[in-house]
Amino acid sequence: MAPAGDREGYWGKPTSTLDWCEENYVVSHYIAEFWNTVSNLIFILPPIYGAIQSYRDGLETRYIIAYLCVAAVGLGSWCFHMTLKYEMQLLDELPMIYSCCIFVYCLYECFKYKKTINYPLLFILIGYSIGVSIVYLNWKQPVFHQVMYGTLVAVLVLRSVYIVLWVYPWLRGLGYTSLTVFLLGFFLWNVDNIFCDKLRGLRARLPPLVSVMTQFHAWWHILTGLGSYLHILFSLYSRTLYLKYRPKVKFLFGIWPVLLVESTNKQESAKKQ
Ligand SMILES: CCCCCCCC/C=C\CCCCCCCC(=O)N[C@@H](CO)[C@H](O)/C=C/CCCCCCCCCCCCC
Ligand SMILES: [Ca+2]
Ligand SMILES: [Zn+2]
Repeated sequence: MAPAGDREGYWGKPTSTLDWCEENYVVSHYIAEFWNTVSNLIFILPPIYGAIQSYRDGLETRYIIAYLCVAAVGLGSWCFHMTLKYEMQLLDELPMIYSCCIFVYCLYECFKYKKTINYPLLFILIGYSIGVSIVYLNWKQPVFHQVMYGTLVAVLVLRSVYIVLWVYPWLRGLGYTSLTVFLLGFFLWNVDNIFCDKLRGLRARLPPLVSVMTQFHAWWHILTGLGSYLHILFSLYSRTLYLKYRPKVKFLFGIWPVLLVESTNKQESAKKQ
């Protein structure tokens, strides 16, 4: 029987191996976990903007792919939380591994000459992605996926700390903000899982607008979406600084950070003159 608070809806019974704390089909008959679904917009819109901007600035393809992979996680996660179907869960969880591998490649290769490819690292990361996918398709244990994803995040954290301690100390603000926001999201992800019964009880007693604030899986999306975006900015800043593109962080509408670089096209034509 479904836990108290859940309803039945358009997509039928959940087949996913995980069903998060948000009560199913309460806000809409067509969306299983409404807040967990719409909060994915942060994984979709800013990275698409980032990919377009990076393309216009002539930045390296690996960063455009990194942005687009985060957008793919967001789309997969949207489908998963909307339907709670196992196939959609895979569209959410496997791209998390792939995008993190691309982040690792970008951050570990940011002090290399342009147009160089590190084949050994590439093979390790592709092997890791394929290995995790094969094991996870056969062994449907969410903890396995969480550990494999957490390992990649730890590898990123180590490299970020190295960069802000030893290479670009003035990037501390951006590096540590991205890390803190991400870890705060992880903390709330745990709160949502551990105190689910209490949170559900509390939500039943709170006015609707306040109870939405206790959807901590949705907060995890918002904070990891922001943390991942800031992490790409950090990685891109390190890279473009190394390539002497004079990066600058600007705030769109005074709040949303974006990276501006001296266009590579402009640099090419300056060189020719
Ligand atoms: C230095 C800053 C690091 C920032 C790293 C950013 C890496 C971003 C990579 C990919 C973007 C995806 C972001 C997460 C999407 C979440 C979608 C989601 O909610 N998926 C769930 C289903 O809806 C899925 O089942 C959730 C899995 C959660 C796994 C939690 C593991 C967290 C591990 C954190 C470990 C921190 C280690 C710190 C070590 C110092
Ligand atoms: Ca649920
Ligand atoms: Zn989620």
